Amino acid sequence: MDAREMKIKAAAAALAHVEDGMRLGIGTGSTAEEFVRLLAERVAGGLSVIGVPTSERTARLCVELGVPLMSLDELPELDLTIDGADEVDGRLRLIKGGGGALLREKIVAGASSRMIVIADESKVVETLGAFKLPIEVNPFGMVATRIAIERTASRLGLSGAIELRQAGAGHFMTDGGHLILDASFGRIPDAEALATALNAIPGVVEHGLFINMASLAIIAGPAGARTLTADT
Ligand SMILES: O=C[C@H](O)[C@H](O)[C@H](O)COP(=O)(O)O
Repeated sequence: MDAREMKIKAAAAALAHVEDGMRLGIGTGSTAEEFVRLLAERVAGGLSVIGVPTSERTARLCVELGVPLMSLDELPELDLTIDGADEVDGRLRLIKGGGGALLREKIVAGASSRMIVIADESKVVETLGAFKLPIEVNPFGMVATRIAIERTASRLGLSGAIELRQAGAGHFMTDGGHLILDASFGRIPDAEALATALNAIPGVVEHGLFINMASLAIIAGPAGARTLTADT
């Protein structure tokens, strides 16, 4: 089974949690897009749901495939969000933002009663941090914000390169008009402490540590899909 087939398997298993009439947060990335494709087939077959997309990219795909959408302001309370992740640990703490959508993803997940993560086995880690941590920052004073992040991380015993994400010939720009700093801290032993410390830095808009947000992860591997809950 190749990587795409595993993503489809995880997405298909998540679809079983979608019920008629649900208000759905719809994630971003290649795994979430497999979910959108399967969801669109069910919508074409009569399933009634309304989606709130976590990025312009996801919104475009939903429109193209006929999944009905509303904005989060029109539909501020959601039943379920289904989204991918860059890393998942055994306590369902996540690193997200590889595609730059972390801010909207976190807002949408925060507005949802439940969040289900869909991923292939390669995303499961013992300790978060092999994947560079995306940190979304305001363009104003980006260098000062980066220095503050370095100092904060150093107080927590973390160090490593913090690079401004590039796209084509320029800087990557998020849907909200912000920049992304990708931090190579390596193993993050205390994700909660880092999350709290990053949130306190002026200029940091949001970071890719998602803690206490997911209630279930559906992990697909060559042998099929398994589920992880926060206490498994
Ligand atoms: O910003 C992007 C998101 O957090 C994605 O959900 C994450 O990067 C996983 O994407 P993929 O399913 O493509 O690996």
